[in-house]
Amino acid sequence: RKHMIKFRHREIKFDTPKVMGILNVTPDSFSDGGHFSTVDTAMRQAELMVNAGAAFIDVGGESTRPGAVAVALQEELDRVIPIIESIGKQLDVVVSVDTSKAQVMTQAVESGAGLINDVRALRNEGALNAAIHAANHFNVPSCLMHMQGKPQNMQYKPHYVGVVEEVLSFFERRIQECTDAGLNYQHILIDPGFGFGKTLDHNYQILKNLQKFNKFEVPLLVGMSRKSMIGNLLQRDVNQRLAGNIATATIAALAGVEIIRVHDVDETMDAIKIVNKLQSVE
Ligand SMILES: Nc1nc2[nH]c(SCC(=O)O)nc2c(=O)[nH]1
Repeated sequence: RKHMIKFRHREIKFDTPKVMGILNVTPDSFSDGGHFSTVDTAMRQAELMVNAGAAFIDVGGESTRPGAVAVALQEELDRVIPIIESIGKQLDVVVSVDTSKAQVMTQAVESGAGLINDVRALRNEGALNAAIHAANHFNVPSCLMHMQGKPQNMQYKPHYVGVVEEVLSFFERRIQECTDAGLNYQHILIDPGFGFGKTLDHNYQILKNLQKFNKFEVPLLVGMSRKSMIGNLLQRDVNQRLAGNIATATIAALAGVEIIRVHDVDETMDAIKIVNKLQSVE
């Protein structure tokens, strides 16, 4: 397992799971959606998460929730670039850009992003080349996430013969394709993509078998916070899922996951401290 990986000029030691704070910059996440309030509000939220212990801040301008509509390139750039620049200038944290568009990756990295987080595993036109350029020129790694189908249809009828085996073999293939194209192994992270083309049981089968992803010897990133795998099971609204968020984050920490992507940074840090203590005693 990669215990040390460089994100641009920052070296992150994975001696303990790190927290990635989610910064939602889609317009419906702000009151007036105006530019000033967007960047200003986002910066305040980012600062809270960094102060609470987040080692990463994930900035995404395209909602990839089930049924989400596509966002135009310029719109996505307008949403994320000002915030990525602002965080890069003001906060000591690795800024991750959650995008599938090659041009957004390139501009985000030129604006200071230290990680490319692509829910489509660099399969869009030009994305793999953009990631290779970011890695070789700026030492910026990319996270490859598994998704079955597209946000518009992925939850219609997810079907696998064996979900864990199929996701594992997806990574076998995709990592090989990326390294063959020139992306170095030390610039790759992987993520099983909870909720992206999976039923409730598929998600828990993956959660139960997270250790199997260690075979790739690259850092593992997981995102379960506020998702339907928690909400549907507990019958809780999206803002009533804190207990479920913490339970799933704790399970991930116990499984040795390197990066846990969450909304509730402060509470997740407490859970990780408890797991760290547990793993430090005989
Ligand atoms: N790497 C990674 N990136 C993500 N971006 C989203 S957006 C949907 C939501 O947060 O509900 N989920 C994930 C995830 O699970 N992994």
